[in-house]
Amino acid sequence: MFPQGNQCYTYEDCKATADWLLTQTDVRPSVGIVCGSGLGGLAEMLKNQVAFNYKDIPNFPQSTVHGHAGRLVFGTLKGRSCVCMQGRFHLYEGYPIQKITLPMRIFKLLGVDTVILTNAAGGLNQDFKVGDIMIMKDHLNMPGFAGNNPLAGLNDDRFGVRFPCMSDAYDRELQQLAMDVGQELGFGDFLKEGVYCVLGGPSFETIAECRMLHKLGADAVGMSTVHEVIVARHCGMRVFALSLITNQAVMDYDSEEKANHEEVLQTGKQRAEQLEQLIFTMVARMEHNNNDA
Ligand SMILES: O=P(O)(O)O[C@@H]1C[C@H](O)[C@@H](CO)O1
Ligand SMILES: Nc1nc2[nH]cnc2c(=O)[nH]1
Repeated sequence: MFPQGNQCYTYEDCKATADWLLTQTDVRPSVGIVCGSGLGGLAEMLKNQVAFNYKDIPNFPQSTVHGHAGRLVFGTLKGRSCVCMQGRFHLYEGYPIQKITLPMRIFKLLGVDTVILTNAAGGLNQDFKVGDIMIMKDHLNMPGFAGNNPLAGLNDDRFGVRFPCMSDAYDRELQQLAMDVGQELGFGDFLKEGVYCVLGGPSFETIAECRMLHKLGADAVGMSTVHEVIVARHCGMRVFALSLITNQAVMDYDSEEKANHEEVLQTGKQRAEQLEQLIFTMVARMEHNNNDA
């Protein structure tokens, strides 16, 4: 029932995990949250928590990255039932792409209709500063260009259609809500919007790569989120995503800057409170989703 290795998970496998979780908690979440590197504090906002270590959940991969605790936390936020991944999975951890995106299908089967994803990213847009929060309006899927797409393989229509549209991947109403809430909270100076580009990692980019990605239209570069977005949209969940610009991508051969994970985690700590406030307020104001992809 719970296959190992790089086999795809069937609908029944995902259902078995979701059903197992539903027997362990009374929380019936409508919002699913994914915490990026160093942003796990988001999970601490939930009231009446019921938490599971990933190692105790059938089928779940394990977090192997510093800054990703590896806990699935259920609870309520402003009275709304939520489930929060305190730690996500990345291609560079060696997991097959279907495995790192498995939690999205489990979210769907738990009853989640809206997914909020966060990530740490390097800023390519020269107007961005470290500490800016970028609302994702679109993405560039580099692993996808090379054929590594989480939907490759047999399609199960119970999740979604064979060829899902991605031009509407990022919900426009939620982007507007984030802008409005951000302005009200006084975050206007550091709230931006832009295009996120995913690469496989774990090495950070060369100068030539950063220059190329910027020319291609990316405002920020990272190693996650896009695969989750594709699977979440495939199964009809509404998606909102934020990048915290944790470091400036190095674009200049004279620069002494060097990207490093410690700076990523440090910036996460410094901006965590505002990021949490933004999401907290958004969740409180969200309308329920009635949008099936
Ligand atoms: O999970 P996210 O995308 O926030 O993590 C980013 C990408 C790498 O895992 C790590 C690099 O510092 O942060
Ligand atoms: N690929 C990539 N991922 C990141 N995550 C946080 N910062 C960066 C970065 O500069 N590049």
